[in-house]
Amino acid sequence: MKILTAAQTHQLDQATVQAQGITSAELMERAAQALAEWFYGTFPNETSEILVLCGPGNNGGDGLALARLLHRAGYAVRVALLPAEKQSADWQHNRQRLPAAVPVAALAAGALPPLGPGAVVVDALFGTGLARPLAGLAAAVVAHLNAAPARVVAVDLPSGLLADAPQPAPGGPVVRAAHTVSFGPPKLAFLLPQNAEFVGEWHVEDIGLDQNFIDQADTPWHFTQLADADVALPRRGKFGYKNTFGHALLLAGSRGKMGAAVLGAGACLRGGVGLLTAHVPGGGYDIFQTTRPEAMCLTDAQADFISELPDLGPYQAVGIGPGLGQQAATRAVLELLLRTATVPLVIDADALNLLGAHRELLALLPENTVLTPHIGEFTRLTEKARDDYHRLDLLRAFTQKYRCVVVLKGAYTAVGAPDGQVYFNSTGNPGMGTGGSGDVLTGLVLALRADQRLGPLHAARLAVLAHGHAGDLAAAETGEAGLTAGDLVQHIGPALRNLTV
Ligand SMILES: NC(=O)C1=CN([C@@H]2O[C@H](COP(=O)(O)OP(=O)(O)OC[C@H]3O[C@@H](n4cnc5c(N)ncnc54)[C@H](OP(=O)(O)O)[C@@H]3O)[C@@H](O)[C@H]2O)[C@@H](O)CC1
Ligand SMILES: Nc1ncnc2c1ncn2[C@@H]1O[C@H](COP(=O)(O)OP(=O)(O)O)[C@@H](O)[C@H]1O
Ligand SMILES: [K+]
Repeated sequence: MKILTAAQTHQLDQATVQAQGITSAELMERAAQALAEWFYGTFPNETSEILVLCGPGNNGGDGLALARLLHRAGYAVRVALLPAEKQSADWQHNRQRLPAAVPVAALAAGALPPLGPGAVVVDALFGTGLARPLAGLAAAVVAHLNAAPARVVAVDLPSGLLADAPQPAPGGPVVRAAHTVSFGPPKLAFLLPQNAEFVGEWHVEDIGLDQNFIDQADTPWHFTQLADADVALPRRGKFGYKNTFGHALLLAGSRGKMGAAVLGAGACLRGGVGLLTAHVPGGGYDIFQTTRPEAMCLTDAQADFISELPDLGPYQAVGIGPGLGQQAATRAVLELLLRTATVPLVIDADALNLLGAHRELLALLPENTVLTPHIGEFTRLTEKARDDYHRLDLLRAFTQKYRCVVVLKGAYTAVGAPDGQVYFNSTGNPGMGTGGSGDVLTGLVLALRADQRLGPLHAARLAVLAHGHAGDLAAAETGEAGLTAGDLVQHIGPALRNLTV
């Protein structure tokens, strides 16, 4: 699914009105209907009065239409209007349609409506039309709302936040919503950690916007979902055998971190690899062979870390990093791998840290290498980002410069492609914030890179989607707090089964 800019969202509005031969007021009515349905489901028995705060544009128009629908459905509703010189045409249309029984007042400085504990407030002040930082009365209303113990539902966007760029004035007033209910594709703002305190839980409602416009829209941002056909795992042919699914080599582990090698190998095996060989420190042999009997094992001359690169001849893909440590000899192994490998590479964890500490190695990265940094590792490879938007710029610049795929891990993991496109992931949960989750992802990416049927971007996006889905399946059994990385490994099979076409 594409993620559109604020400008494209406005064009989408107009394209929908034209293509479907409806009025913009009819489109607003659809939006209000969708909001109302969501509201009925979320607050089914609410008896306290609902306060709807309306700005002067179409976001306020949505609020006025919602107030009418909620009133008709039997809710107690009150409307407060932000004074402005002019209002949009659809705002005026819905102001006229508001039943006289709904109390309406103008917001005024020094006389803002009292908001008691548990009050439900709808924020329909500003949406995608926000043109400048909030000031004056609008800023005072937002501060009043944020200071109250109210449950806030933001319409389309929390007022004060932009859909696709950092706040106009950093630290300026923005509504802190418990829920944000939006229309059409999700907004970029919803996917970034810096906005989480404002957006709360977000929901997108389908209001029948013009799919043709969305298909044509030029945007670098995408949202990957379970049903997306372009990331599915192809079914295995009847005559497929282990070479079809590839032979992978995993270089992982050091003394005290053999678990990373075991977890990565487990994920690679559950990810469907044909054959797996792990190269581990000599002292890790018993641990590895005992826990992963399905894999073959090569041992390093060093007992505690990796100092040798095996012959790469037999392998279709090589992964390096989980639990590796950062010994000088290990850095030399990484350099030799980058210089000699002719098959797909997957680079994670300490192998990324070694790249960050020896930036000259970046020039050796083979095209289509998949790197899987979390934010800290990505910062070591690039620079400290000013904010989450700047980090996305750094991501796109990096993948385009090195022609590689970067899996920037987080709650909405962003997979950056060599052409500058970015695919945010939809699956996963905070239970996955547990040691070893990343090692599992590395093993899964490695399995899918060894699979001769998938390209690098497909493999990376599918691995991230399946990894998060495995996390969701596991958390349904263990709860988020009880989730361990080993549980992720156990659920990769069912996750991939659900993603197979
Ligand atoms: N796209 C869709 O799919 C659909 C979209 N819909 C809805 O339309 C919404 C977008 O509506 P919109 O374009 O009228 O903009 P909106 O957010 O109401 O603000 C504009 C008004 O605010 C004013 N203003 C701006 N900044 C200000 C400031 N800092 N301080 C003070 N004033 C400020 C600005 O005035 P001006 O800048 O001209 O002075 C203007 O009056 C969208 O979010 C969604 O809710 C649905 O109805 C249908 C489906
Ligand atoms: N809140 C969250 N929602 C979804 N996924 C998450 C969340 N927190 C962490 N994850 C996922 O868990 C993994 C953690 O990886 P990483 O930080 O490398 O862990 P480790 O180094 O312990 O293996 C990443 O794939 C990340 O996307
Ligand atoms: K709003």
